[in-house]
Amino acid sequence: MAKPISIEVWNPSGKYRVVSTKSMPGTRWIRLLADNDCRLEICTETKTILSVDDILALIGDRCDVQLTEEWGEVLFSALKRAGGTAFSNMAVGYNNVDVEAANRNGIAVGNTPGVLTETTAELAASLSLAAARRIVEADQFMRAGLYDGWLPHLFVGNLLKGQTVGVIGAGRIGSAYARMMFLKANGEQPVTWKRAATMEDVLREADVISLHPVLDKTTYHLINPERLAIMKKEAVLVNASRGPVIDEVALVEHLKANPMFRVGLDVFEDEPYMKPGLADMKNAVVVPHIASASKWTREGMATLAALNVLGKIKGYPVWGNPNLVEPFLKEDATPPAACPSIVNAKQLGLPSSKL
Ligand SMILES: O=C(O)C(=O)CO
Repeated sequence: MAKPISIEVWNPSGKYRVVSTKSMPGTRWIRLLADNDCRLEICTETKTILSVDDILALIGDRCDVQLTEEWGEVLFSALKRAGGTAFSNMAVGYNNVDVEAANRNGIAVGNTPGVLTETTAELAASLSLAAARRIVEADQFMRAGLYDGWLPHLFVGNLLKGQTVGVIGAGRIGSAYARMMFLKANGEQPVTWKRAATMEDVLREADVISLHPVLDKTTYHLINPERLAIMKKEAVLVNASRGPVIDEVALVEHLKANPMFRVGLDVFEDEPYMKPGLADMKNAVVVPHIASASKWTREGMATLAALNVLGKIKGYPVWGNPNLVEPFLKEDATPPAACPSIVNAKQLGLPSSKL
């Protein structure tokens, strides 16, 4: 028997039991659930990652929906036994979810696209600039009291103007990143772009490369020793997608062998850990998976996750275009009567909204 987990309860007499395995930003998502007859239980445990047993304890024996964490057959079948019908990730990526297992158990799986595109692209652009211009190294140098005057060689980095930017995975976020990096001043030559024939062409030609693919079997270790070897020795590689897209052990070796090669990483192969040696590399800028961390985006993600599960409880159809989620995010308006984004809607035969 799993041990009890500490929770905070909103609207205790609500008819539907909704469990959130994390506290999420903002209060609108709480209001929306509480005002719609949901009893909301938010896990208040201080540990960041809950175990399967912790989540089983949270589900209990009667639960209508669930909102976050790593999910497979054990949890989806437990949710089903408790009468649950929906789960929502508070993320656009759902590589942590076994959707086949959800399908087998008839559980709708929500995600939160549309609200984090620009925010994530901005972080990828920030990492590109920070890595190219050695911002973190220079900051550490200042704080260590080592600056004793301007020097011609001090923290010389890469000039990005006029260089080639490569985007691998030009979906929503990759395209937004490209737009940001291609900004140019009035009156300058137009920026040109092309679709490369192969990924190897991008890796060979680009000075800055940003990775934006989804993680699946085909993109696991997409950046491996062979591909690192064909990149320019002074290239900047950025990853704000998923850690296992890069073979991180190989990356550490490559960083050691090529001090002018730089990386900006928001995600790691064994998150929350870094592979041995990475933390010591001065040519790596590392941040803790914060690409979507702007207030507007994180509150919007919480709202979309809550509305995914609320919509399923209410029997609403699934929103027609999960990229156009603004109507759900208007602070003082009633959101549309739809689930913003259910990734397995088709497999479960859920109706689509005509709105
Ligand atoms: O939404 C996602 O997929 C995330 O990684 C959260 O930033």
